[in-house]
Amino acid sequence: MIDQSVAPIHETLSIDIDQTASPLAGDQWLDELADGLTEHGWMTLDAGCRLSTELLRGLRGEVQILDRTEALRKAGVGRGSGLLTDRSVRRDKIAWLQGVTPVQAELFAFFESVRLGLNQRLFLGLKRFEAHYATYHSGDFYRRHVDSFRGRASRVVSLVLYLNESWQQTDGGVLRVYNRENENEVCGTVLPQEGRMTLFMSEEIPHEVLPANRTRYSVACWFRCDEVPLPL
Ligand SMILES: O=C(O)CCC(=O)C(=O)O
Ligand SMILES: [Fe+2]
Repeated sequence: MIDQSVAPIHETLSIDIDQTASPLAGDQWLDELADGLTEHGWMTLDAGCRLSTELLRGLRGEVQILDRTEALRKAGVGRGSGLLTDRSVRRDKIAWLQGVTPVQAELFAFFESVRLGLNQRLFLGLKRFEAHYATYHSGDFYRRHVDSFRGRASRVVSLVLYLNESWQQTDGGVLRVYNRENENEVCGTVLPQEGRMTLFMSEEIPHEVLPANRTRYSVACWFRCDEVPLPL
């Protein structure tokens, strides 16, 4: 089933795993996900039956509290001592998840099932994942980038899960995905609607977040090949 919230250019990339609309039994959605990543380098789908509405609302509640209490910090580009906060590149604010609250623990169990599922199907050797909440306030964006430098093989697969109720085109803030063969060709746009997920190969797929017109919440997760966390 084609989801209307995804631009039609690569319609076949969109699968819907909401049981009522298109039942994908058991692990079939992981098969589709692995196929999408192999064929196109990216895939967007609804978390539907995998993540409950209560969980999505619980996660949104957490990031809203973090936002209100100013517990989020400006996101940077790079890591450790190389971390730069450049407001011309990205303007979101983030907080790393530790997986300790009940909703984070449930989400981490889901991420772990994705990690194992992708390893079984694509032999990616994903060893761990890291995840942060992100908030884009009105006017915030993240210019076109890739999530990992080629050859570093640290961040291998990126996953973004959106937490926004009733997001409309006019709310802006769409994720624009570019063709891995031609970084000037847009191959999809994704509305950051509650429960929607986008996964892509971190080194291959250029993408950007267009300016949001209302506050936009998400969790970004990276599946990594290295064992040891670098300093945040
Ligand atoms: O929120 C999104 O849609 C993408 C965010 C992103 O590209 C990133 O955090 O690296
Ligand atoms: Fe990114």
